[in-house]
Amino acid sequence: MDLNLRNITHRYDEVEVLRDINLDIKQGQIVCIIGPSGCGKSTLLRMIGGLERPASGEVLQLGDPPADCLNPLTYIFQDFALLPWRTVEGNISLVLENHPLDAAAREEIIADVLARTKLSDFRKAYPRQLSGGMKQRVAIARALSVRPAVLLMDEPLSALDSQTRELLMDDLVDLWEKENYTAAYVTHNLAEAVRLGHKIVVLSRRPGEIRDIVEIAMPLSDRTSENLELEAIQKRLWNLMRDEARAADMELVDER
Ligand SMILES: Nc1ncnc2c1ncn2[C@@H]1O[C@H](COP(=O)(O)OP(=O)(O)OP(=O)(O)O)[C@@H](O)[C@H]1O
Repeated sequence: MDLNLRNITHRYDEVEVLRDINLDIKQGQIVCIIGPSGCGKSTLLRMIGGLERPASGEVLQLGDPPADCLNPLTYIFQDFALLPWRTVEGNISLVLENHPLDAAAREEIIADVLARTKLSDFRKAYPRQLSGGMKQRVAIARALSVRPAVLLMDEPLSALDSQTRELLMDDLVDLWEKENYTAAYVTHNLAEAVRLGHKIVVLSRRPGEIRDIVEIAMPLSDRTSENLELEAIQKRLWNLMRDEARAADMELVDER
């Protein structure tokens, strides 16, 4: 299933947040959305996920989600959003409870996503027993369990230290190599964007408008650290963003 965003514009009262966003998210692509603080990245993701309706414009779903899909548009949050009193498998089974699945089907899905995220040995663990990186892997497993058409990821690695972030990026690349999942991925981190994005959407400061869309043809598995081509793209992205990021930063200071 592809997504097609057409002329998305949004405001909260007097504040215009997004202006005339046109964007395709093609099946099998990771589309990263970057831009200065407060430019409307998370708002755009909420529009894509149908959690909020834009003041004008629309998000079209083109084609069908996977046949066995339980939730076409599925979120992964920065703070993992795990229930502390439930085990790893309990957190995953939670999102399956409202679907007409018998116990065997549920067990099959849980075992499958645990294996795909290398968590099979941790199914009885509680969140408090897990590192930040492992918690986010549980959140990824939970998202995969509903067989989404598109994963909506809002700064999924930003609560993690830099080493864990590297490991999780490797995991996301491995998973993409195996499954070609589709994702809209909001991040502040340009290194993450060039590592994971097939397409990088650069928003201006608020109201967020598309300043540029950078496509990277290099296969994800070739995107090793210290890659000169990626460093050049990262520099180009920063040059596009630098002045706006500074202006947005000053704006936040003014508002205090
Ligand atoms: N529900 C809301 N009601 C009113 N204003 C809102 C609401 N949600 C977001 N905003 C405002 O809309 C603007 C865009 O917010 P949003 O969180 O989408 O930006 P962002 O680019 O994701 O920010 P950051 O990079 O800091 O996470 C901000 O000025 C924010 O204060």
